[in-house]
Amino acid sequence: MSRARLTEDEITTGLAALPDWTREGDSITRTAEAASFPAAIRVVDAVAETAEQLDHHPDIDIRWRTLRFVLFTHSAGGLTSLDLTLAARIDEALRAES
Ligand SMILES: C[C@H](O)[C@H](O)[C@H]1CNC2=NC(N)=NC(=O)C2=N1
Repeated sequence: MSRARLTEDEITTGLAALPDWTREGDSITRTAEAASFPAAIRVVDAVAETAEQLDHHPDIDIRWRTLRFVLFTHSAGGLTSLDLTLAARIDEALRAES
């Protein structure tokens, strides 16, 4: 999967398929509430597995059962297709716990 920075058009198209994600400068973010703290940690655990598989890692803020994910490709200095792929996988992990 490419670590080349996406163009503005590619970001707009990619985000159209990820309605729960918000562009924040050179990153995309999603905040979500799990049913409980253990459920939130299970989501984080599933996301950790995915991140290792993809060799692409999110910033994660955990506050009780509220999770905030920030995706960005450090090596590219912006958004790449890996961020969109990881966002879709995080959506799946959240859906599995909802
Ligand atoms: C060596 C390894 O491929 C890199 O350090 C990976 C690991 N995970 C990463 N995650 C993110 N979000 N950005 C990166 O540039 C990145 N680089």
